[in-house]
Amino acid sequence: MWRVAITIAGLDSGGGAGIHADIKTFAAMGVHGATALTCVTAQNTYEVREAQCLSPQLVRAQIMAVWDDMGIDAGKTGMLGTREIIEEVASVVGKLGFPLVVDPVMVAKSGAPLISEDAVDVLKRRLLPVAKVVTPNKPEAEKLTGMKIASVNDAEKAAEFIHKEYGTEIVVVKGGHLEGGEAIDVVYYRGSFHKFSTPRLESRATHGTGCAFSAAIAAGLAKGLDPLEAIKTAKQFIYTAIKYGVAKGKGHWPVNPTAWVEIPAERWRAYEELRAALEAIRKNAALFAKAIPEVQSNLGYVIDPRYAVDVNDVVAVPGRIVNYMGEARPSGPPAFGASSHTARKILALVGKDPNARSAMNIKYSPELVERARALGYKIAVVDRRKEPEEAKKIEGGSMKWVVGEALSQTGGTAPDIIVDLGDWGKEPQITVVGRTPTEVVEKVLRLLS
Ligand SMILES: Nc1ncnc2c1ncn2[C@@H]1O[C@H](COP(=O)(O)OP(=O)(O)O)[C@@H](O)[C@H]1O
Ligand SMILES: Cc1ncc(COP(=O)(O)OP(=O)(O)O)c(N)n1
Repeated sequence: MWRVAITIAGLDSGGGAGIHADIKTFAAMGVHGATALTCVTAQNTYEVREAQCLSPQLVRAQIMAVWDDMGIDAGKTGMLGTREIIEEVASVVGKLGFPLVVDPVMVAKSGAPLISEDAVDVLKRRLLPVAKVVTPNKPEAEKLTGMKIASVNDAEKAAEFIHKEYGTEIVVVKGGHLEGGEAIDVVYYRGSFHKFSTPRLESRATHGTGCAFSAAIAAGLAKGLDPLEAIKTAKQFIYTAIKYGVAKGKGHWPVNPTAWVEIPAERWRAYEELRAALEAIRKNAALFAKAIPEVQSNLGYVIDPRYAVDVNDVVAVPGRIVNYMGEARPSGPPAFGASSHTARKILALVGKDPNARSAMNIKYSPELVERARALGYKIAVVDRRKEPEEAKKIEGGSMKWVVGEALSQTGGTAPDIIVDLGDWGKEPQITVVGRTPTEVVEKVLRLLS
């Protein structure tokens, strides 16, 4: 069943925070996202240049238009701008009664105020009593309580105070602005404290964290999750959104809420593409068998380089592709992290050329190199005997050296084949490179035909 979540928040023209972050989060969490826009900001990752708020009546009209048509399963507030808008939102939510998550946005990461001074009191006295959850960060919790927060213990005291003073059922004091190796969020719920923690990421992508986090909780509530379950999932969600943030802008980069669904989708796509390419090898098994070297072949494919971190993000064939009685055969179905050698080669390639996402090693022969030349393939030839000792000593260093050498011959973009002439105890080989495994297999087929 489709659930509807509404964000009552401001617009960040840079798309990092506000309603953009919220709607991306709702979509990634599988709920239908509706919007009641409060204010428009001319904003980027390092400053807010201008801001103008809509009339409270127009904010109410947006909420009512959604309510009268689809209903609202849960909502969240972000930038509310003025005391009049806060009063209107408190009044309408109080009447409709859907569960509301209040992110008490006061100041943007870039330092600009997002709420007028006189509005904070209205937020405390009018909005917090009708909210189910409130998610202050450290400075916001300090402003709401008048306490100084420097530890998890202080955060617990602040959370309990906010519940008792303003009546919000669940208080989440976020730990993004606290110190320590873990980002710990403290929750006060039904007289008990709960802690939700992830490793603290050294990341520039923290613009929109509060928005996406509160939207993720609202999405969970809209789906009918228990509140603690919704907060737990939101915590994992925001960790992924920060880890795979949008590397854009001169200031605090935007978080990436769609990483939550894009990464699993990317992995599935890569798996399916490799499976299809292995099918093409099976169909031409006798031909491919001629190209299997002593060390056997592997064919790998890395997920979208924006999301690739290590060999576990490269799908390949466990046990490699072998020559079994004159037929090329994958030893098993594709798996992530199944190859070390091929995966490291692909990671080195994609680090230099984002299009070079797939590679397969085949047997070296001067005839195959000649054939590649005749086909007009871009060729790089690497003499492993020239590899410096330092490169050999570093983990993954050899592969980076080979790829660096190869791409220096082809103007920085990947060649179609890298001819590795081998070294003492190292079999010479050809690596066929392409954008996809299907393209690599087609290139190998042309070479062998
Ligand atoms: N560097 C980080 N690493 C991991 N989690 C973080 C980091 N920064 C913030 N978080 C998490 O992101 C969420 C938003 O927190 P916070 O940044 O404090 O809010 P705000 O954006 O309102 O300032 C919280 O769950 C917090 O623990
Ligand atoms: C329009 C708008 N709304 C909210 C914010 C604050 O977003 P937040 O998630 O707290 O992230 P930072 O901006 O603090 O990094 C905003 N900047 N703009």
